[in-house]
Amino acid sequence: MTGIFFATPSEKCTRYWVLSGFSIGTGILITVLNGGAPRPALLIIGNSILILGVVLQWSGIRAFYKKPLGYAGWIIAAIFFVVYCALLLQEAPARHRVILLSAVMLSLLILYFHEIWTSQKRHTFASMLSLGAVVLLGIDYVFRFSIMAFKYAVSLPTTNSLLSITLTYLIPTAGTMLLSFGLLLLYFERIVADKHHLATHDDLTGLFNRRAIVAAGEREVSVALRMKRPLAVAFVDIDFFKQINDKHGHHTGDRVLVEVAQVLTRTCRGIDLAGRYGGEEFCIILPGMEQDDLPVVGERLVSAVCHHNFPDAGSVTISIGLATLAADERECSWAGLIRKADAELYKAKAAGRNCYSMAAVNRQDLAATA
Ligand SMILES: Nc1nc2c(ncn2[C@@H]2O[C@H](COP(=O)(O)OP(=O)(O)OP(=O)(O)O)[C@@H](O)[C@H]2O)c(=O)[nH]1
Repeated sequence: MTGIFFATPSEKCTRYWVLSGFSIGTGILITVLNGGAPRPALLIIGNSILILGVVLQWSGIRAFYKKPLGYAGWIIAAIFFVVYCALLLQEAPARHRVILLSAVMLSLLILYFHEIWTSQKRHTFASMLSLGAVVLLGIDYVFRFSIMAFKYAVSLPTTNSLLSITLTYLIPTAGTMLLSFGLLLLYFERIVADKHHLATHDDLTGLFNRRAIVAAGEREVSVALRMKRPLAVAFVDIDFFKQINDKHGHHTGDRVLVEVAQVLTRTCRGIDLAGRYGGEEFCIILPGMEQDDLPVVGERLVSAVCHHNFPDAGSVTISIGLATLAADERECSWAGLIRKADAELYKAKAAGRNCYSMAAVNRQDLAATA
């Protein structure tokens, strides 16, 4: 897993995971090489590096979900280190050390579980696989903890009983492999989601890009026709945007675009779809919007931008062209609808800007442009 994550080291989580793999491997190596008559110093170092590796993996999971570094894992690791040293200094039996290790691992696995469970908006196969693996490992450590606490030596790593081999080697190996596989799938899921977002969203404003808003518009028109539902579209253009660029520079122009996009999104309803159509043009699809409600929407959008305070550019206004598809329309196309809205936008510009203009959709016009 470490090797694959290392292949894409640009994200913070991959660095944690690489370090985690390295630490867990080193910790296990030191512990194994320390062998039958272990030296306390090497035991402390080996087990502490192992726990450090598990904490780093947890930090990797946090970084994966873009959360700041949490301290819980490091506190658990520090407690482990201190208690483990104390146990060795007291020459406590191996049983106590295994109990401590199991308790610490269980606490860390609970942190893993909490992170994966609360960070996923929607659970996918990958997240369920990771959670399943964490639960499997958790159950294993509960068993080890309980058996060691009540029945001496049954599940020591050195014991050859079937139970010991299962609890100490088989379940942890299977659980770790499943967890690695689950995290890897989660990672790929996110790469695909990021790529999809890049392909469908405008870099600057974060709204849908032209291709995506056209695709969404075509789909919404088909749904509206099939379900006999009304639909409206708002074609928005920032007034005298060239002057804003010329007077304040392109950087300020870009900021104005971002802020206008935010104001439009805030002013629309949750089901409306907003996209950047071109340079300083935006398009908003308004599903279910009746012709009679359009003036309210037009007025609200114009006034929201007009009253917004743009720190660097002063006052900014927009003009809007609105067009509707009535609920009883039979034939219509997105191209026809947007053409109508565009024509209305020119009327709004001609009427002095900072206003909206609207038209009912004429069925013949639309059929002709389909
Ligand atoms: N800063 C910035 N400017 C852009 C971007 N895309 C297009 N523009 C500029 O937007 C300006 C559009 O100007 P015009 O089409 O003349 O329109 P306008 O000045 O808004 O005039 P009206 O639409 O008639 O009110 C041009 O100067 C483009 O260079 C962008 O992504 N960032």
